[in-house]
Amino acid sequence: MTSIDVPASRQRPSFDAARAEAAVRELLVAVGEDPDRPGLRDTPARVARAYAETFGGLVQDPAEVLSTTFEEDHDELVLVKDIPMYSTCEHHLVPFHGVAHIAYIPSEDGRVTGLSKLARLVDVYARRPQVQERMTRQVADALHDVLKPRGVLVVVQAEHLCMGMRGIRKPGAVTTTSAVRGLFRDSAATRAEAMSLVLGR
Ligand SMILES: Nc1nc2c(ncn2[C@@H]2O[C@H](COP(=O)(O)OP(=O)(O)OP(=O)(O)O)[C@@H](O)[C@H]2O)c(=O)[nH]1
Ligand SMILES: [Zn+2]
Repeated sequence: MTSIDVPASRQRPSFDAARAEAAVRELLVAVGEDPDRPGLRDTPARVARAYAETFGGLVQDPAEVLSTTFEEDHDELVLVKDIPMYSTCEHHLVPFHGVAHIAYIPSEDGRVTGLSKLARLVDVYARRPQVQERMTRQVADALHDVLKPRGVLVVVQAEHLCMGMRGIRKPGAVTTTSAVRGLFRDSAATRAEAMSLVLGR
């Protein structure tokens, strides 16, 4: 059994812009605003378009993103660091953002995927209502299941605006999450070596 999500496009219809627009209008009324005043008149449609982008990962298939691979005969570490990511905390629907780092050791056949595909994979999962821990695991599981690498390590470092702009109000606090699969999970030495490359400046 694969731990990759069933492609969202097979689970639910595509983004419902009219419904999103109506909901934003309703929210504006709920907070005491007049959605018909000139400054807000186009806001529901604008927010609906922005949401289609912000939550676009719900209708994307992570396996498709990783379908470009190359015969490279490379059986050692590949590491892409500091991939900028913007996601949305599913508890408060405000952003959390930071960087993702992805390391993997290709499968025995030495096939690698395109470097940009790793960043695209982060976007597929970031563009959903998320919690950081789940997003981190999902990226690792997708890589593990599709590329069948010998090892995968994913680290995400992010600041949650729900902890900064409201609530506990601790801007600048950074949360680090990691997910390791295969060799990186089995060997403490391999994991420590990769982790020092990931977190070292
Ligand atoms: N583990 C985890 N927690 C998160 C993430 N994003 C937001 N949270 C937390 O989700 C929790 C929601 O707590 P609740 O008590 O239900 O909501 P709340 O009353 O708005 O909580 P406060 O943020 O403390 O004001 C908060 O502690 C958030 O900091 C995440 O990605 N991972
Ligand atoms: Zn939150």
